[in-house]
Amino acid sequence: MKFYGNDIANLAHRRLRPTFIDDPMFSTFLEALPDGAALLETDGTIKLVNSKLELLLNLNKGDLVGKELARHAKTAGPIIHKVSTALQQLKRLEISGALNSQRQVAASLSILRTGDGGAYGALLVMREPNRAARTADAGLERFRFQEEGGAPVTASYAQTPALRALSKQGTVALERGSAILLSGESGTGKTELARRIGKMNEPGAAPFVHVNCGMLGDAQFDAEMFGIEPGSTMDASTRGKLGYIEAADGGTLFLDHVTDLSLACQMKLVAFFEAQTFNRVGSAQRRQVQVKVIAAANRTLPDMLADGRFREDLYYRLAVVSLILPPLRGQSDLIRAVAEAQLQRINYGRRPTLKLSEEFWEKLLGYDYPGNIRELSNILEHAAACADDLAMAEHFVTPIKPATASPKAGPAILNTDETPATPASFRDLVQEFETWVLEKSIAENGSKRSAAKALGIDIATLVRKTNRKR
Ligand SMILES: Nc1ncnc2c1ncn2[C@@H]1O[C@H](COP(=O)(O)OP(=O)(O)OP(=O)(O)O)[C@@H](O)[C@H]1O
Repeated sequence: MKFYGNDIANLAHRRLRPTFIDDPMFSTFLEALPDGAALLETDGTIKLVNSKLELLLNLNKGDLVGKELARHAKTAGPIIHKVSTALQQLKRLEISGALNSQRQVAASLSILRTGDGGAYGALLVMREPNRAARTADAGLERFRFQEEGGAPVTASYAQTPALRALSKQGTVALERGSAILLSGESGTGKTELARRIGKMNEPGAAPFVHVNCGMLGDAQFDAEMFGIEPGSTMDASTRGKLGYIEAADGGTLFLDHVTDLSLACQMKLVAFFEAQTFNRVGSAQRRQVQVKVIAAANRTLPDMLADGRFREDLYYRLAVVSLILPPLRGQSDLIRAVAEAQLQRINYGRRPTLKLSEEFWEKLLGYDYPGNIRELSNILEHAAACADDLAMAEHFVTPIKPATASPKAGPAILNTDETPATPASFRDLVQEFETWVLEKSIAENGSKRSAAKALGIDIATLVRKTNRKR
């Protein structure tokens, strides 16, 4: 009887099925949804699918449209099996669980019914409930934005009235949709502040995608930033690739070290900011996203603007609100606050707990911190490793900077790290180079005679040249 009942119901649904479901414009509506979505026939066939669902399932349109949803239960994960069972029974479903790609998703299946209650289809909506919060859970997380999200905001974050004011100004500006440019020396806390302003790790927070622009060469920029269309000729994996911009949709894109981008990449960002639309690599379709932007720049930015290495139009797009993080040197309230916060972190689980002596504090407050907060942290870590329960003056050790000059690999005159005291003549340069080649050859061959032979010169010439005054 059930079989009969369904048949009759299906006939009735076909008659009453609204026409918009077959209108090609309906796919534009699906594409505009903030989540992954698919329109399904009552028999389980996928009629339409949007690109966000393609990415979530790691399947492309060609694999999905016209096929039965149940067919993908094995590749996409058991959650899809549950959705298709509910569809068979024309039941509404709210479910959460993991896809085979390890993404945690929440899905809902709504049965579409006409006025008289007949079902004519179903809408499947799927989303990752809290991408940003998940980045803190290293055990679960294998989504490719784990690294870009980076570490969770530090629990030992020091606040001073000045830092609080910066944080408040940034939060308000971001909520209003203004782009924020954070600038300051390396280690002053730009990344940490961006994470706080972007509310990374707050429950239910929107995505916060951290892009290290220093790692983006011209060759990878498009694929990393805009993503790759699944199944396109540019897609080596056939599963496509989610770009940073799309991953940040509805949340914040943090462009760290933005000054490291080449002029060509800067131009592409300007084009994106103009319309907030982009094309995935291998796709002609323009996609729209809504992202808020925070960028971080180092102190070379003014020089780069002056000599044309940073585009002015990009600067004005990014620096709608400009916040400057101060260097640590000379700021005793900030040094104290950071040291206390870091000490609390160090002492967590440490026995005996570490205290700082008067002399140690004196040294901390008097130092000039070229590496800013990062260096202060390093100094305290060192003290914690060497001292027992009280850090004394001798435990205050600043990090040893690696030597900048490389060991001599060629004649001194060619070693660009060393600037000759007086400019050398061309003759001097040649002589120095000859001497270097001869000495190297003698060392390698064991004797002047063998060296002369190896170099194909007369022994008398070699002796004369090595004996000449330098
Ligand atoms: N207010 C703070 N309190 C405690 N620790 C902080 C604070 N701000 C930053 N830090 C710590 O200092 C270190 C450097 O901070 P951060 O990476 O944010 O600096 P940055 O300015 O982005 O550096 P860079 O320009 O080199 O990328 C990090 O370990 C961070 O956790």
